[in-house]
Amino acid sequence: MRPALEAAGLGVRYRRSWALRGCSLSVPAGRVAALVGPNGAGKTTLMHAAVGLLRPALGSVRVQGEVAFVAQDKPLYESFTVAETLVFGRRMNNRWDDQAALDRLSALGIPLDRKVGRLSGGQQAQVALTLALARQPDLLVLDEPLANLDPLARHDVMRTIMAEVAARELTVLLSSHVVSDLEETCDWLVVLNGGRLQVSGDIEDLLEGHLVLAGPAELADGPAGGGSSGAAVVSASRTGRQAVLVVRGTPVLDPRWQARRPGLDELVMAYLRSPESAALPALAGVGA
Ligand SMILES: Nc1ncnc2c1ncn2[C@@H]1O[C@H](COP(=O)(O)OP(=O)(O)OP(=O)(O)O)[C@@H](O)[C@H]1O
Repeated sequence: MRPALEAAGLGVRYRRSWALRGCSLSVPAGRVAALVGPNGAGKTTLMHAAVGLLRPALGSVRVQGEVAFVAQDKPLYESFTVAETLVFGRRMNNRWDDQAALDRLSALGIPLDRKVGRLSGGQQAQVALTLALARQPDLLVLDEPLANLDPLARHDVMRTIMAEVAARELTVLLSSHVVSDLEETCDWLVVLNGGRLQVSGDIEDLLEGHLVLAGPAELADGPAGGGSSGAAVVSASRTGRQAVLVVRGTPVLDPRWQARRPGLDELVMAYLRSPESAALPALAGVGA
Protein backbone atom coordinates (compact mmCIF):
# COMPACT_ATOMS: atom_id res chain seq x y z
CA MET A 1 0.00 0.00 0.00
CA ARG A 2 1.30 3.48 -0.86
CA PRO A 3 2.11 5.65 2.16
CA ALA A 4 -0.37 8.42 2.93
CA LEU A 5 2.46 10.94 3.22
CA GLU A 6 5.97 10.64 1.89
CA ALA A 7 8.81 13.15 2.00
CA ALA A 8 12.17 12.57 0.33
CA GLY A 9 15.14 14.84 1.04
CA LEU A 10 12.67 17.65 1.70
CA GLY A 11 14.17 21.08 2.22
CA VAL A 12 12.18 24.29 2.69
CA ARG A 13 13.60 27.73 3.24
CA TYR A 14 12.23 31.19 3.90
CA ARG A 15 14.49 33.59 2.00
CA ARG A 16 17.99 32.53 3.09
CA SER A 17 17.25 30.49 6.19
CA TRP A 18 16.35 26.83 6.08
CA ALA A 19 13.25 25.86 8.08
CA LEU A 20 13.52 22.18 7.08
CA ARG A 21 16.46 20.22 5.74
CA GLY A 22 17.03 16.67 4.53
CA CYS A 23 13.66 15.50 5.75
CA SER A 24 12.83 11.96 4.54
CA LEU A 25 9.90 10.17 6.10
CA SER A 26 6.86 8.15 5.26
CA VAL A 27 3.60 7.80 7.18
CA PRO A 28 1.64 4.63 6.31
CA ALA A 29 -2.06 4.94 5.45
CA GLY A 30 -4.50 4.54 8.32
CA ARG A 31 -2.11 5.88 10.97
CA VAL A 32 -2.65 8.70 13.43
CA ALA A 33 0.72 10.41 13.41
CA ALA A 34 1.90 12.84 16.06
CA LEU A 35 4.25 15.56 14.85
CA VAL A 36 6.15 16.95 17.82
CA GLY A 37 9.08 19.28 18.35
CA PRO A 38 9.96 22.52 20.10
CA ASN A 39 8.96 25.99 18.88
CA GLY A 40 10.47 26.71 15.50
CA ALA A 41 11.26 23.04 14.80
CA GLY A 42 9.58 23.20 11.39
CA LYS A 43 6.28 21.43 12.14
CA THR A 44 4.05 24.05 10.48
CA THR A 45 6.49 24.27 7.59
CA LEU A 46 6.34 20.49 7.02
CA MET A 47 2.54 20.58 7.12
CA HIS A 48 2.35 23.54 4.73
CA ALA A 49 4.68 21.76 2.31
CA ALA A 50 2.61 18.56 2.59
CA VAL A 51 -0.67 20.30 1.78
CA GLY A 52 0.85 22.34 -1.05
CA LEU A 53 0.91 25.78 0.61
CA LEU A 54 4.70 25.96 0.32
CA ARG A 55 7.00 24.81 -2.45
CA PRO A 56 10.07 22.86 -1.37
CA ALA A 57 13.46 24.26 -2.31
CA LEU A 58 14.83 20.71 -2.31
CA GLY A 59 13.41 17.20 -2.52
CA SER A 60 9.73 16.38 -2.56
CA VAL A 61 6.68 15.67 -0.44
CA ARG A 62 3.74 13.64 -1.72
CA VAL A 63 0.35 12.82 -0.28
CA GLN A 64 -2.07 10.14 -1.34
CA GLY A 65 -5.68 11.15 -2.11
CA GLU A 66 -7.71 14.10 -0.81
CA VAL A 67 -6.24 16.26 1.93
CA ALA A 68 -8.01 18.49 4.43
CA PHE A 69 -5.92 20.94 6.44
CA VAL A 70 -6.87 22.85 9.59
CA ALA A 71 -4.40 25.68 10.17
CA GLN A 72 -3.15 26.70 13.59
CA ASP A 73 -5.35 29.81 13.78
CA LYS A 74 -8.53 27.92 12.70
CA PRO A 75 -9.60 30.34 9.98
CA LEU A 76 -13.36 30.60 10.52
CA TYR A 77 -15.54 33.63 9.76
CA GLU A 78 -16.52 34.86 13.19
CA SER A 79 -19.58 36.75 11.97
CA PHE A 80 -21.04 33.67 10.23
CA THR A 81 -23.38 31.41 12.16
CA VAL A 82 -22.45 27.74 12.37
CA ALA A 83 -25.20 26.97 9.81
CA GLU A 84 -23.84 29.63 7.40
CA THR A 85 -20.36 28.20 7.85
CA LEU A 86 -21.67 24.80 6.77
CA VAL A 87 -23.40 26.29 3.70
CA PHE A 88 -20.12 27.97 2.78
CA GLY A 89 -18.23 24.70 3.16
CA ARG A 90 -20.79 22.85 1.04
CA ARG A 91 -20.48 25.42 -1.78
CA MET A 92 -16.69 25.38 -1.70
CA ASN A 93 -16.26 21.60 -1.86
CA ASN A 94 -17.38 18.95 -4.32
CA ARG A 95 -16.85 16.16 -1.84
CA TRP A 96 -18.97 17.09 1.18
CA ASP A 97 -20.97 15.06 3.72
CA ASP A 98 -23.48 17.55 5.11
CA GLN A 99 -25.39 14.99 7.16
CA ALA A 100 -22.26 13.78 8.93
CA ALA A 101 -21.38 17.40 9.79
CA LEU A 102 -24.90 18.11 11.13
CA ASP A 103 -24.90 14.88 13.15
CA ARG A 104 -21.51 15.67 14.67
CA LEU A 105 -22.46 19.24 15.61
CA SER A 106 -25.72 18.03 17.12
CA ALA A 107 -23.93 15.31 19.13
CA LEU A 108 -21.53 17.98 20.41
CA GLY A 109 -24.45 20.28 21.32
CA ILE A 110 -23.14 23.13 19.16
CA PRO A 111 -26.07 25.41 18.18
CA LEU A 112 -26.35 25.99 14.44
CA ASP A 113 -27.74 29.51 14.87
CA ARG A 114 -24.85 30.71 17.04
CA LYS A 115 -22.26 33.08 15.50
CA VAL A 116 -18.88 31.35 15.30
CA GLY A 117 -17.25 34.26 17.16
CA ARG A 118 -19.56 33.59 20.11
CA LEU A 119 -18.53 29.95 20.47
CA SER A 120 -15.96 28.85 23.05
CA GLY A 121 -12.43 28.00 21.88
CA GLY A 122 -13.21 24.30 22.22
CA GLN A 123 -16.42 24.63 20.18
CA GLN A 124 -14.59 26.61 17.47
CA ALA A 125 -11.97 23.86 17.30
CA GLN A 126 -14.77 21.30 16.90
CA VAL A 127 -16.44 23.35 14.12
CA ALA A 128 -13.11 23.63 12.26
CA LEU A 129 -12.58 19.88 12.65
CA THR A 130 -16.17 19.15 11.55
CA LEU A 131 -15.69 21.21 8.37
CA ALA A 132 -12.46 19.36 7.60
CA LEU A 133 -14.08 15.95 8.18
CA ALA A 134 -17.13 16.85 6.08
CA ARG A 135 -14.78 16.97 3.10
CA GLN A 136 -14.17 13.25 3.64
CA PRO A 137 -10.41 13.51 3.28
CA ASP A 138 -8.03 10.59 2.96
CA LEU A 139 -5.44 12.58 4.91
CA LEU A 140 -6.36 15.03 7.66
CA VAL A 141 -3.60 17.48 8.61
CA LEU A 142 -4.15 19.41 11.84
CA ASP A 143 -1.74 22.10 13.01
CA GLU A 144 -1.93 22.28 16.82
CA PRO A 145 -5.60 21.27 17.06
CA LEU A 146 -5.34 21.22 20.86
CA ALA A 147 -3.67 24.60 21.41
CA ASN A 148 -5.51 26.85 23.88
CA LEU A 149 -8.04 24.16 24.78
CA ASP A 150 -8.76 23.03 28.32
CA PRO A 151 -8.15 19.33 29.15
CA LEU A 152 -11.80 18.39 28.64
CA ALA A 153 -11.99 20.09 25.23
CA ARG A 154 -8.65 18.49 24.25
CA HIS A 155 -10.06 15.10 25.15
CA ASP A 156 -13.25 15.78 23.14
CA VAL A 157 -11.29 16.83 20.04
CA MET A 158 -9.14 13.70 20.24
CA ARG A 159 -12.25 11.57 20.68
CA THR A 160 -13.80 13.09 17.55
CA ILE A 161 -10.66 12.26 15.60
CA MET A 162 -10.58 8.70 16.95
CA ALA A 163 -14.25 8.11 16.11
CA GLU A 164 -13.63 9.16 12.51
CA VAL A 165 -10.50 6.99 12.22
CA ALA A 166 -12.47 4.02 13.57
CA ALA A 167 -15.33 4.63 11.12
CA ARG A 168 -13.36 4.78 7.88
CA GLU A 169 -9.93 4.70 6.27
CA LEU A 170 -8.32 7.97 7.31
CA THR A 171 -4.75 9.02 7.99
CA VAL A 172 -4.15 11.87 10.41
CA LEU A 173 -1.07 14.03 10.92
CA LEU A 174 -1.38 16.34 13.90
CA SER A 175 1.12 18.57 15.61
CA SER A 176 1.19 19.24 19.31
CA HIS A 177 3.43 20.38 22.15
CA VAL A 178 1.64 18.26 24.73
CA VAL A 179 2.90 14.72 24.23
CA SER A 180 0.73 13.27 27.00
CA ASP A 181 -2.39 14.24 24.98
CA LEU A 182 -1.21 12.09 22.10
CA GLU A 183 -0.36 8.89 23.90
CA GLU A 184 -3.79 7.27 23.70
CA THR A 185 -4.64 8.42 20.21
CA CYS A 186 -1.53 8.35 18.08
CA ASP A 187 0.25 5.25 16.79
CA TRP A 188 2.99 6.94 14.74
CA LEU A 189 5.57 9.46 15.97
CA VAL A 190 7.47 12.10 14.02
CA VAL A 191 9.96 14.27 15.93
CA LEU A 192 11.38 17.40 14.33
CA ASN A 193 14.08 19.47 15.97
CA GLY A 194 15.74 22.56 14.52
CA GLY A 195 14.48 21.77 11.03
CA ARG A 196 15.87 18.21 11.10
CA LEU A 197 13.94 14.98 11.37
CA GLN A 198 14.97 13.02 14.45
CA VAL A 199 12.40 10.23 14.75
CA SER A 200 9.77 8.68 12.49
CA GLY A 201 8.22 5.36 13.37
CA ASP A 202 5.54 3.21 14.92
CA ILE A 203 5.13 4.30 18.55
CA GLU A 204 4.88 0.78 19.95
CA ASP A 205 8.03 -0.32 18.07
CA LEU A 206 9.86 2.80 19.25
CA LEU A 207 8.92 2.23 22.89
CA GLU A 208 9.90 -1.43 22.65
CA GLY A 209 13.16 -0.50 20.96
CA HIS A 210 14.36 1.77 23.78
CA LEU A 211 15.26 1.36 27.45
CA VAL A 212 15.69 3.72 30.35
CA LEU A 213 18.71 2.62 32.42
CA ALA A 214 19.30 3.88 35.94
CA GLY A 215 22.47 3.05 37.86
CA PRO A 216 25.73 4.26 39.42
CA ALA A 217 27.25 7.17 37.47
CA GLU A 218 30.57 5.38 36.87
CA LEU A 219 28.73 2.79 34.75
CA ALA A 220 27.81 5.47 32.24
CA ASP A 221 31.45 6.44 31.62
CA GLY A 222 32.52 3.47 29.48
CA PRO A 223 31.90 3.09 25.75
CA ALA A 224 28.23 3.00 24.75
CA GLY A 225 27.19 3.75 28.30
CA GLY A 226 29.67 1.42 29.98
CA GLY A 227 27.92 -1.80 30.81
CA SER A 228 25.29 -1.35 28.13
CA SER A 229 27.13 -2.49 25.00
CA GLY A 230 25.01 -3.24 21.96
CA ALA A 231 22.93 -0.09 22.26
CA ALA A 232 23.23 3.53 21.20
CA VAL A 233 22.92 6.11 23.93
CA VAL A 234 20.22 8.60 22.99
CA SER A 235 20.62 10.83 26.04
CA ALA A 236 22.35 10.71 29.40
CA SER A 237 21.81 12.67 32.59
CA ARG A 238 23.37 12.57 36.02
CA THR A 239 22.18 13.51 39.45
CA GLY A 240 24.99 13.15 41.99
CA ARG A 241 26.23 9.55 41.80
CA GLN A 242 23.24 8.32 39.77
CA ALA A 243 23.09 8.23 35.99
CA VAL A 244 20.03 7.80 33.83
CA LEU A 245 20.46 6.81 30.19
CA VAL A 246 17.94 6.38 27.44
CA VAL A 247 19.34 3.82 25.00
CA ARG A 248 18.18 2.41 21.67
CA GLY A 249 18.65 -1.26 20.84
CA THR A 250 18.98 -4.42 22.88
CA PRO A 251 21.98 -4.02 25.13
CA VAL A 252 23.87 -6.68 27.04
CA LEU A 253 23.43 -5.10 30.45
CA ASP A 254 25.68 -4.83 33.46
CA PRO A 255 23.47 -6.20 36.25
CA ARG A 256 23.94 -2.96 38.21
CA TRP A 257 21.68 -1.14 35.74
CA GLN A 258 17.98 -1.04 36.46
CA ALA A 259 16.18 -1.16 33.13
CA ARG A 260 12.63 -0.26 32.14
CA ARG A 261 10.73 0.79 29.02
CA PRO A 262 10.34 4.56 28.51
CA GLY A 263 7.02 6.38 28.32
CA LEU A 264 6.28 8.36 25.14
CA ASP A 265 7.00 11.65 26.92
CA GLU A 266 10.39 10.37 28.13
CA LEU A 267 11.32 9.06 24.69
CA VAL A 268 10.47 12.37 23.00
CA MET A 269 12.35 14.38 25.66
CA ALA A 270 15.43 12.14 25.31
CA TYR A 271 15.62 12.89 21.58
CA LEU A 272 14.87 16.59 21.93
CA ARG A 273 17.65 16.90 24.51
CA SER A 274 20.11 15.32 22.06
CA PRO A 275 19.50 16.84 18.62
CA GLU A 276 22.32 14.74 17.16
CA SER A 277 20.48 11.47 17.99
CA ALA A 278 18.10 9.98 15.47
CA ALA A 279 15.85 6.93 15.13
CA LEU A 280 14.93 6.73 11.50
CA PRO A 281 14.24 3.76 9.29
CA ALA A 282 16.49 3.48 6.27
CA LEU A 283 14.50 4.70 3.27
CA ALA A 284 15.56 3.23 -0.03
CA GLY A 285 16.71 5.65 -2.69
CA VAL A 286 16.33 8.95 -0.87
CA GLY A 287 19.01 11.36 0.26
CA ALA A 288 18.90 12.23 3.98
N1 LIG B 1 6.96 33.08 6.91
C1 LIG B 1 8.17 32.89 7.44
N2 LIG B 1 9.22 33.69 7.10
C2 LIG B 1 10.45 33.49 7.61
N3 LIG B 1 10.76 32.51 8.49
C3 LIG B 1 9.77 31.69 8.87
C4 LIG B 1 8.42 31.82 8.38
N4 LIG B 1 7.65 30.88 8.94
C5 LIG B 1 8.48 30.17 9.75
N5 LIG B 1 9.73 30.65 9.71
C6 LIG B 1 10.90 30.11 10.44
O1 LIG B 1 11.05 28.75 10.09
C7 LIG B 1 11.36 27.95 11.22
C8 LIG B 1 10.29 26.86 11.41
O2 LIG B 1 9.06 27.46 11.74
P1 LIG B 1 7.70 26.64 11.92
O3 LIG B 1 6.60 27.63 12.09
O4 LIG B 1 7.58 25.65 10.82
O5 LIG B 1 8.01 25.87 13.29
P2 LIG B 1 6.99 25.11 14.27
O6 LIG B 1 7.68 23.84 14.66
O7 LIG B 1 5.65 24.99 13.63
O8 LIG B 1 6.95 26.09 15.52
P3 LIG B 1 5.77 26.36 16.60
O9 LIG B 1 5.74 25.15 17.49
O10 LIG B 1 6.29 27.57 17.32
O11 LIG B 1 4.50 26.61 15.85
C9 LIG B 1 11.47 28.91 12.39
O12 LIG B 1 12.81 29.24 12.57
C10 LIG B 1 10.67 30.11 11.94
O13 LIG B 1 11.17 31.29 12.53
